[in-house]
Amino acid sequence: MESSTIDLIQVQKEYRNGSETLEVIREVSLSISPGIVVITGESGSGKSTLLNLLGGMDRPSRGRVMVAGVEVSRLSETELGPFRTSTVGFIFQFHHLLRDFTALENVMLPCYMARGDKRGALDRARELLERVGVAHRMNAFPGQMSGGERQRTAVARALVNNPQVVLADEPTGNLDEYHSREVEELLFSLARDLGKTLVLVTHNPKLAGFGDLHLELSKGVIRQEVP
Ligand SMILES: Nc1ncnc2c1ncn2[C@@H]1O[C@H](COP(=O)(O)OP(=O)(O)OP(=O)(O)O)[C@@H](O)[C@H]1O
Repeated sequence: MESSTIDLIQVQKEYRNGSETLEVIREVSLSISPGIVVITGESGSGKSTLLNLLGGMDRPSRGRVMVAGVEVSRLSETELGPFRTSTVGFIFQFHHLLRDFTALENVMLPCYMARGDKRGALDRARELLERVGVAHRMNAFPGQMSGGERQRTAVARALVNNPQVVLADEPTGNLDEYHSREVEELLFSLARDLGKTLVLVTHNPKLAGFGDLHLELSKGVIRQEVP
């Protein structure tokens, strides 16, 4: 059996607001094998919270979060930097591209910052922009690109440091249906071809059937299903 890439061990997450406590994730333990994981659940069910725990953007109230052999929940702020740059890649609903940099610069920068090799970073960025179908727009600034092109560029940026795990939080939430399908297909095929573990949060219930594992969040509980 393949070993897991993600392990949650008795993870709980609660938010305190004055005297009130909101329990977003109740004690959860699960092991996720390499592959595609689709997370669904109603608004406010904790999907982003779960993704933030995996990406080290938030810490559990209790329990341990392991991603690609790293205990994320124990990393110091200094250790979290390299983890977020190299072990995981992020794609958000809004592209978060730097508006004063071209598509090529946006994709090459995280690689250049991690490795210091400008030529290598440019080559890698060009190759990925080609792969996501935006090579013809590589010298455009985000403001000059369509929503779909910007999200494709964000996909290339998430992959530039060759992370083992890609975390995508409603990456098509800002696109029309046609471009949503295009970006979803791209993400799924890239994850499969490059052997990445993709954790995708979506409001599109149809996607649940296309992954290797479906996690449905409801009232702090995570239901697992193999499609
Ligand atoms: N920093 C915070 N402080 C207090 N409560 C928070 C915080 N972050 C999230 N919450 C609450 O935790 C719950 C889960 O939020 P989360 O964003 O994870 O849900 P979601 O399933 O991603 O929702 P959506 O689909 O609307 O994006 C919500 O009730 C939210 O208001």
